[in-house]
Amino acid sequence: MVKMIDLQQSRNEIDRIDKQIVSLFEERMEIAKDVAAYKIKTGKKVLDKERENEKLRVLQAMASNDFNKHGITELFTQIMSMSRKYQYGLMSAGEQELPLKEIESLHRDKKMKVVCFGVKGSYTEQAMEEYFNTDIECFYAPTFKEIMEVIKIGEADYGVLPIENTSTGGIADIYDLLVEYDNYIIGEHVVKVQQALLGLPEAKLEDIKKVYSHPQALMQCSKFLESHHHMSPIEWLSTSDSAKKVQEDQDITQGAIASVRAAKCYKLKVLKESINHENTNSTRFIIITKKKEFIKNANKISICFELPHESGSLYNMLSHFIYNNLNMTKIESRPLEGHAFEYRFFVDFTGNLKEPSVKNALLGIQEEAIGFRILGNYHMV
Ligand SMILES: C=C(O[C@@H]1C=C(C(=O)O)C=C[C@H]1O)C(=O)O
Repeated sequence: MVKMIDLQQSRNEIDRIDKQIVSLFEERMEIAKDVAAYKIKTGKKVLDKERENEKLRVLQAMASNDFNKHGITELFTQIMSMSRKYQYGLMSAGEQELPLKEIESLHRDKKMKVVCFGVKGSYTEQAMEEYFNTDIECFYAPTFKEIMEVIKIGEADYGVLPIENTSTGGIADIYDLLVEYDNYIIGEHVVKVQQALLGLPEAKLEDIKKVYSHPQALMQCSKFLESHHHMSPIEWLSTSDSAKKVQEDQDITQGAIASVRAAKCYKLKVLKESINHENTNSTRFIIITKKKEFIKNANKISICFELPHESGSLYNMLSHFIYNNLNMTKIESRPLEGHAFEYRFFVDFTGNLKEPSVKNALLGIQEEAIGFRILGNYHMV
């Protein structure tokens, strides 16, 4: 018969062992402090992957069975990760220069020059007007890349671009351009997208045979179009450009799906308002600048990084947010050029570059990821 061991007795034993583990953990961390001091002095990196791999190999070999070998690997991976985080904490505690400069507010000393994506009457134009809400000098550029270029060469102080839609998700090209150009996000703004059917002033709903719009807008209004059989949808460059086309062609059978703002801009009649079936449809826009700056009290940070193609690397990177109690609000990935099935990650999280927890997390990610970049620190909408 198996001898029954008293539960309390086993728990007492576990308590005794755990006490030793805690004491050994603390002793180990004290030594990590010395290691950090050495690294600060010599400029050596915190992460030493070779040393960690060697340690895992040796420790694993000490364990007597497969279950324990696996457990020891997991346990020491975590212990060494803690030891690194402790070292980052010690390193970031000192006074060091912030990656972006803090400013009180947007530079309003002179008339701001702003470049806006698309043509007049667009949702981007609406985002620009609502965000700046002041006297600005603006002009338009037809592609995302041109906006980036204009900012890069300093022809405008700020640029406005769409980055994400609630129905269709992130705009991939923008993420790639944020990496290609050394521009920074200084603000964001959300516009509720309400589509309307527009026609020439003398047109009636029954006259419309062809409906021009951006493919996304046609999709957002597909139920309306399905219930109006006499209308054929035709894909066009953008919603505002469709309105422009209807105005230019002067053909009573042509309609455009665009905003009421575009109707005013191109002197068209609103034949029907709110024809998109998803009522919460909104687009998020970013305001970019060449200056490495962030506005005081900014509370959202965007970063990007690449990861080594190995098990647990994303988990390891995200552990810096968890450890520092930072709230991650978004993650996107984009394929890495020339590296099949490897990715660059874009992460948004709440925080300000001056906060110790943010400094700590960013130091860790910067050291442990490849191609780390801060894309901006700005006010969350
Ligand atoms: C403590 C060190 O820093 C890091 C943490 C390690 C650990 O806790 O054992 C090992 C290597 C480094 O990635 C060190 O370099 O020895």
